[in-house]
Amino acid sequence: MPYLSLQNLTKTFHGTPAVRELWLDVNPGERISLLGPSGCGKSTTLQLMAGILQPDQGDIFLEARSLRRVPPEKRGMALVLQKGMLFPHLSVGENVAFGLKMRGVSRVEQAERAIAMLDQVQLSGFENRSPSELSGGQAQRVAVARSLVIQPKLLLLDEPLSALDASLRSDMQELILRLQDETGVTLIIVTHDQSEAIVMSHRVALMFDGCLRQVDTPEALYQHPVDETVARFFGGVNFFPAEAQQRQLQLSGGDRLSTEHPQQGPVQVTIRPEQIHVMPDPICGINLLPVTVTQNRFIGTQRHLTLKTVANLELQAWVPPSQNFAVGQAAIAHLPPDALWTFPAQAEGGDCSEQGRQLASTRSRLGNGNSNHQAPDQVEAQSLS
Ligand SMILES: Nc1ncnc2c1ncn2[C@@H]1O[C@H](COP(=O)(O)OP(=O)(O)OP(=O)(O)O)[C@@H](O)[C@H]1O
Repeated sequence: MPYLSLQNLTKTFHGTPAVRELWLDVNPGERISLLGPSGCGKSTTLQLMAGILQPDQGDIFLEARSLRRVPPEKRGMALVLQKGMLFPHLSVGENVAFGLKMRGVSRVEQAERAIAMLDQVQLSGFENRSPSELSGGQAQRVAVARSLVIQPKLLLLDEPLSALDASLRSDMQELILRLQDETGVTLIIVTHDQSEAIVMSHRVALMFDGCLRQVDTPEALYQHPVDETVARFFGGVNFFPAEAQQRQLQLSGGDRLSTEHPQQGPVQVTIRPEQIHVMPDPICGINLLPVTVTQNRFIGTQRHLTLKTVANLELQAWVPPSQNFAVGQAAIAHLPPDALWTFPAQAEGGDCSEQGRQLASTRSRLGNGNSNHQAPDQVEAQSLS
């Protein structure tokens, strides 16, 4: 059995399902993001894991043990929210040591471990400060230190960085990754930010309307989305219909393209804008479309070109800034066959239960995860914040 297994979880509020028939297996030491638009059920899923909410249906297993009757403080999990919510009446050091105190750890050991943990989050010397004397980023680092000091079996982060500015956010991402690497803790992070999910995760669990739509590595989600919704959420901008006959794609305007991803029947085709090559002069080869440049936007690291084919198909191509084209200029667009990804036109959506078991078996491509991690057997509890 996997380290953590969510099996057929369903949670309904006032008759409206927030999480529907959700299956997910997680390996020890794995980092998984729950990603999706606002209201899709990410936080509800995390709260079901933490035991703050009870599922209407389904169960959660941690190390093969059902959590159905295990209260939050006995689950061995730590939860960090968007705002760390430190105890205002305790010093920084006392906040970090709080979970240890609850476990009856001696005062000397509490102080030693809290100071060592503060050092790990680069806050040495802050132990006597009050939480009111911390910046937002420092407060989040204390919240992370407070959750890790108890050596949880599972660290649950609910949008922990969304209140921070961009550069602080990136520093905190690096810090969390380093701490996760050092401790081997299994990490579930809720985010609605695609780039954060990519940076932070071994696998991303993408949710829409309470259902898991695709669980995969960031690379696979980026290159091989299961449907148009996933592709669009992952920044896809080029979509067009075609009739597929294995590796041949017949476009509605008459153009034909080759793909390395065979399909049959009506399909949606997508290609990432950075994978389209644009050349000023005609060349010989396959998958070449004559186009006109209708827009050229310089954005510093790239040029965003809008192209129109003879059959009026509009494509976005991101090219190096040195490749300058005049608006109205004729050019050739090359769409490499391996970059043309297709999905059946009718595959959009689908129902949760149909996809659930299939997704649950999409195990991590990491094998058994971080085998160095020894889940601490004394850790009983903590749902902090
Ligand atoms: N305690 C509650 N009572 C009633 N409805 C709730 C409750 N908690 C969540 N919901 C509803 O359940 C759905 C899922 O909410 P949830 O907070 O899990 O979404 P989310 O994906 O985390 O969203 P966000 O990114 O905006 O935080 C939403 O429609 C929300 O309004």
